[in-house]
Amino acid sequence: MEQRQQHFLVVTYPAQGHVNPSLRLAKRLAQTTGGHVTFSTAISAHRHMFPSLAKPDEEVEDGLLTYIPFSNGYDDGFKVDTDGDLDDFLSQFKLVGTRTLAGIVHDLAARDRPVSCIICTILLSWAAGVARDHGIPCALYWIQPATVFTTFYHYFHGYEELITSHGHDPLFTVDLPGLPPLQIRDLPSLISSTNSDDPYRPFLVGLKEIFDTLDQEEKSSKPKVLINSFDALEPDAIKAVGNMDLITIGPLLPSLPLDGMDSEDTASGGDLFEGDKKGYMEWLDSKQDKSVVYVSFGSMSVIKKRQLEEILWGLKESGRPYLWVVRKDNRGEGVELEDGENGMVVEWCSQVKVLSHPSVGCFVTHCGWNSTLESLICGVPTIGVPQWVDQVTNAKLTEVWGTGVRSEVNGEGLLEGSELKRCLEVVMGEGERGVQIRRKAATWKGKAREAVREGGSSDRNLKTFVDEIGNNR
Ligand SMILES: O=c1ccn([C@@H]2O[C@H](COP(=O)(O)OP(=O)(O)O[C@H]3O[C@H](CO)[C@@H](O)[C@H](O)[C@H]3O)[C@@H](O)[C@H]2O)c(=O)[nH]1
Repeated sequence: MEQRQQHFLVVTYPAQGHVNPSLRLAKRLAQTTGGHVTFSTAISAHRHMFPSLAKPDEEVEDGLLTYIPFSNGYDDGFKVDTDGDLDDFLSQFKLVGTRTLAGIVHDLAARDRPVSCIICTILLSWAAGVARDHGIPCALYWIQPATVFTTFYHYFHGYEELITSHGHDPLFTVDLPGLPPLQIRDLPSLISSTNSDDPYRPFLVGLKEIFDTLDQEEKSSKPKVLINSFDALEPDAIKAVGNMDLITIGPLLPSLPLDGMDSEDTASGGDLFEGDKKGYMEWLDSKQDKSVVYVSFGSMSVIKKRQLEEILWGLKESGRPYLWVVRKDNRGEGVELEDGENGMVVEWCSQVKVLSHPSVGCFVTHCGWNSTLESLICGVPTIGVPQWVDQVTNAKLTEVWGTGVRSEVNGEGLLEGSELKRCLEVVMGEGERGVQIRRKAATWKGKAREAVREGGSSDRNLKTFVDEIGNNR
C-alpha cells in the first residue's frame, strides 16, 4: 500500500519569541520531509505576519508551508498590563484554542490532508489533548534551553520546597541532578521569584501542565521533546531527565547563515512588527569590523525611562558606535530617543542579518533564548541584561560557555551606565578577558554551525525523529 505523505501541524503561542523558532522548525520539516507542513498560531499573531489579508483569519499558502490560524478568543491581541488578568486570558485561550484547533484538524482531514503529527510549543499543553482526541501523535517543542527544561522538571519533581524556601537568598547554590551548580539568581524567575503578586505567575501553572502531560504520556511511552539547542552546547542537561527523550534540533535559524549561505534569507519571515525603514544595514556597512554595539531586548521587555537614560549614557561614554532597537510601545512614557552622532535607534530590525554583519562586535541583550542562539551562531559576544523567566539562566549559560558576561544591576534592579561601559570595555576591549571571550564566541559559532549542517548532530536528530513518526503510522 502506498504510504501517505506526512503532515506536521506546528502550533505555537502568538508571541515573537515563539513564532520565530516554530516557523524555523516548520520550514526545516517541510524541506526535510518534502511533505505537508501547516503552521498555526493565534489569529492575533497571524494578522501581523500577513498584514495585507482581506480577513485576519485567512489561510495562506507560500509554496512551502500552509498557514492556518486558530482563535484563542483574543483575536486583537492581549497585553497583561492593559487588557486584564493573565489567569483569565490563559483559561480562555485554552477553552477557545482547544475548540478551534480541533476544528482545523478536522477540516484538514476532510480536505484529504490528515495531520500525522502535532508539534506544539510551550504554554499550549492543551494541544496534546486535541492530538489525543484525534489519535494523532504529539511532540512538545521546547524553545528554551535544555537546562531550563531540566530545571523546571526537577522543580516539579521534588525540588520545589528547597528552591522556594531559599528564594530570598540569591546566592544560595542549588545542586540539581545533571546540571552545574546554579545559584537562586540563575534559576528561571518564575520559580525563584518571591513576589507572590507577580502578574506572570499563571505561566508557572501553564508550565506545570506541560510536565503533568509528559508524566501522563510517560506511562505508555517515552515522551519525545524537541529542543532548540544542540548536543555539544548542553550535553549534561540533555541527559539529565532519563525518562524522556530530549531531542536537540537547533539552533534553528530562518535560513542558516552558514558559510556560503550568508544570503538575503536571514530575515525571519514571521515578524509581528513592522521593520524600520531606516538604512541601518548601509549604516553598518560604513563602520569598521567588530566596532558596533548592537542593543536589543527582544519583543516583550518594556524599558523604563531611567533605564533607557542609563543605557544611553553608557553607550555614549563608551565612544563606540551603536545600533539600538527600542520600539515606541516598549519604552517608558515620554521617552524620546533620537539618532546620535555615533548611534542609530530603530523600531525593529532584521536581527539575524544585523548579527551576521561583520561590523557588529557585541550584542547587549536581554538573553531571550532566540537572541542567545542567534548571537552564538553568528559568533557575536554578549553582554547579558536578563529581565525575567529563562533569561537569567541563559545569561548564566553564556558565562559557562565563555561567550559573554552578565551585567550587574544596582539595588533598584537598574543597569547603570557606568556598569554598561565597564562591560563593553571587558567584551570589546584589548584586555585578556575580552580576547578570550571573542575566541570562545568564534569557537561556538563553528560548533553551532556544525550541529545544523547536513549530517550534523541536530540535522541527524531531526531526520531520525521524522522517520520514527513516519514508521509509527
Ligand atoms: O528588532 C528586532 C528584535 C528582535 N527580533 C527577533 O525577535 C526574536 C526575539 O526572541 P527572544 O530573543 O527569544 O526574545 P523575546 O521576544 O523576549 O522571547 C520570549 O520568548 C523566548 C522563547 O521562549 C524566551 O527565551 C524569552 O525569555 C521571552 O521573553 C529573535 O528571534 C530576534 O531575532 C528581530 O527580528 N528584530
